[in-house]
Amino acid sequence: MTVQKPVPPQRLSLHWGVDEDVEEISRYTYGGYHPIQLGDVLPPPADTEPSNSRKYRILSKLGHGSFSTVWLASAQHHSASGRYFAIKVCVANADPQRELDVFRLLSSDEGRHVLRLHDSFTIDGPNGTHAVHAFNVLGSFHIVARLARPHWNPRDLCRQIAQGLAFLHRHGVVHGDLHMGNIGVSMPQLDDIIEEDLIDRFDPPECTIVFPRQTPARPESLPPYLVPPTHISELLLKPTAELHIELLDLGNAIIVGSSSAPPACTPAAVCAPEIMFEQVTTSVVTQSATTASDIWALACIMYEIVFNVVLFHLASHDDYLLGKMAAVCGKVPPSWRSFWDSNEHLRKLDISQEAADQKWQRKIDNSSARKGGALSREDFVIFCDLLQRMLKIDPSDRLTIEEVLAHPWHTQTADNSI
Ligand SMILES: Nc1ncnc2c1ncn2[C@@H]1O[C@H](COP(=O)(O)OP(=O)(O)OP(=O)(O)O)[C@@H](O)[C@H]1O
Repeated sequence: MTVQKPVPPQRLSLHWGVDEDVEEISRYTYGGYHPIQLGDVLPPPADTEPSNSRKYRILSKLGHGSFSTVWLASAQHHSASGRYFAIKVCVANADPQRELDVFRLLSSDEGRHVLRLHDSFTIDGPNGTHAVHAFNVLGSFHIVARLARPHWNPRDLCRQIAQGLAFLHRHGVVHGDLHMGNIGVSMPQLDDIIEEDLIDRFDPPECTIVFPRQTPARPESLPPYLVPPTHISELLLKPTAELHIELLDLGNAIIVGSSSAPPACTPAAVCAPEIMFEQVTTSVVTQSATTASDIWALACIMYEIVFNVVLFHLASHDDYLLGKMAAVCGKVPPSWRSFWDSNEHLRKLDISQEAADQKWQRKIDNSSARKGGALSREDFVIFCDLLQRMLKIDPSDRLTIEEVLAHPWHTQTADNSI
């Protein structure tokens, strides 16, 4: 989501401390989050047009982002009990149109690996008018990674994520915020559970009571309590089950060629070097994410899935990370040269294709020496060949997503399901 104008933070602190997993209370202000309580029905009856009978009852919290809170809700208007949606309630000063425009471009496709938008409407509240989107509910890939890693097929997971990205790029959409947190796992089994049974499976949430130390200027802006997320994937996904991956959070997605594309905001650990360089050298980012920056992020994610470690550790937007990127790619781009030579840390680094190749070779040797892994030495050789073609410091040299999918890593029959 894009913020149209900054929200002046309402300085508030609460008695009894706040759970780290919940949203910032000061964002419940005019233009910010909409206060929601468990059991609320959206849209509220007063906002519902007579012709429209949709009703989503909020059952638990799924998460929050900078621009929304996301809730598990049951659709009361469906004839069968147990039809669930992830209800994303956007901050009031977000621009909902871009995300909707993106979803409009994505034609339906049964086997697709991208989240689906099922419904969309607006609600009015004390903090303004909020766009509300109803998506299919996804489990967290992070949590599934913890539970299911010993059982999964890394090649298949990489392929599904790449197919999700290919679907977007084919429709002229750049994801723009691809990272592990924006990868979800389908949960078709959810709809087989009736509402009462589902709620019985959750522990009662340990909500933070909203009792401000100061009298708030607009008490009606605040919810009575903050709800921590319920990790439904932990409850419902069987570690041994086959995983169907879907990419989520198209709030930062960009339609290729759009004149109103916002600046890129990818987290440092998966941020492409051209964007990182601008951030480090000017402290701002003006350029937008591109299909090539999505490919860089995809390579970082695939690396983490296959090797079970992140490619760029403790990554933050700094010159140190630029050095690591150049080392992985074996090249300093000419446009970085004057900055590079004037930087004491960077100019001492040994950057060459030979040094980079040696590092990749060591990675292959160490990984294939580990006993009991799912992949053979040959698999690692092929995988690292693919990564090296995706992790090019010059964005125009990176493989396209169709080339990624056509690489032997993806086209070889996966006989390594474990
Ligand atoms: N379809 C879904 N199913 C389950 N949980 C979801 C779903 N969509 C979002 N979530 C949860 O809500 C969180 C916030 O969602 P999302 O990232 O879309 O919000 P955002 O406000 O656009 O955030 P960001 O700050 O990343 O731009 C996610 O990290 C995830 O935990």
